Amino acid sequence: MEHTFLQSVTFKEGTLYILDQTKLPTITEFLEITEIEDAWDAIKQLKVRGAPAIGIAAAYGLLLGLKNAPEENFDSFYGVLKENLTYLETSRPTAVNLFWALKRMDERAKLEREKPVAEIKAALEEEAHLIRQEDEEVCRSIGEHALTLFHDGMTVLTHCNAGGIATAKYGTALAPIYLAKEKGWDIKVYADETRPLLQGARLTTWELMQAGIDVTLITDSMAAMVMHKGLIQAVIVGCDRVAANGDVANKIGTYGVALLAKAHNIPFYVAAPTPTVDLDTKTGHDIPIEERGMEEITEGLGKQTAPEGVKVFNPAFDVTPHELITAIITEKGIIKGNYQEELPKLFI
Ligand SMILES: CSC[C@@H](O)[C@@H](O)C(=O)COP(=O)(O)O
Repeated sequence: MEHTFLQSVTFKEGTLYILDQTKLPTITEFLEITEIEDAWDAIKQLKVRGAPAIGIAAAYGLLLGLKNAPEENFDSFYGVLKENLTYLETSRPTAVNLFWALKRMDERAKLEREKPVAEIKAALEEEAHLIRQEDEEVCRSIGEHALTLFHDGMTVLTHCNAGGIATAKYGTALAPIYLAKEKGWDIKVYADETRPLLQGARLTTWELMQAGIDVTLITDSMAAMVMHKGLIQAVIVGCDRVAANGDVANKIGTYGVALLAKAHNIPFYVAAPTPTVDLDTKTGHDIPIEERGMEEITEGLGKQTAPEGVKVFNPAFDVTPHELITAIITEKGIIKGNYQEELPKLFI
């Protein structure tokens, strides 16, 4: 039986509803957002997070910025659209889905340019809903492909949260776990807590427990030990951007997990919808890595855990080189190595 997923990002009658992921796991609260600035803030503050969900929220956020846009002619309307689009692009730099979704909205506006502005606005709302709807289908398809690499009774490790709430539905890395459950398979999950913002501890465990999936929480520093003990048969993670050579940016700590998997001869899989694949970014070195405030590390657990004035480095993502990736699982199929040649075929 299919699990009932909470929808983390929806839009109805001019209001953007966002499940506030900063309040989980203790409070399940939906924000009702009607202004583009609040949509920007929700993305920046990780109230909505996870690459696909960020893209969806940005597309809906753009609609909010257009509600009072001039309707006399296309050019003045389009000027406001461009301003809002550029503004939303500044919310977070790493997940390419944000830029992809906004580009898609931009292209739809240009396509409809001969129509009255009221109709263009309606078309843009349709486009944002399409982005959301397609993500649901894409995630299910990633899950189906990933499941061919899994078997009943196995235990997998994941990092961060690439689950249902990070997407329209199912998640990317967690999609096969949900589909396995539908099939009646027994797949166990170890979830890294994922310092500093604890997406694994707060979100992945919460999601999987709600679906009745066997999940065990570990701190990031325990991953080596559980692998060494032979408890893990595969690692699967999501990602924020795949470069043309197959290097992948994902939540800080992912690179370390990939190195550990290699050392223990455990396959390391990356689940990536094609909107996360960015052929314009040549290698991992070219992926912009977000740096966040030092308080996430010094006071992240609600109390001061480091001396006042300490120097802090807080990159939110790292890059896993393609050599460490056993396969990239997309909605169009599984790519095993030779990424430079295989990734462009996704777009044919
Ligand atoms: C399907 S979500 C994939 C990635 O976006 C996810 O693994 C991740 O790193 C999220 O980081 P976050 O900073 O929580 O937005």
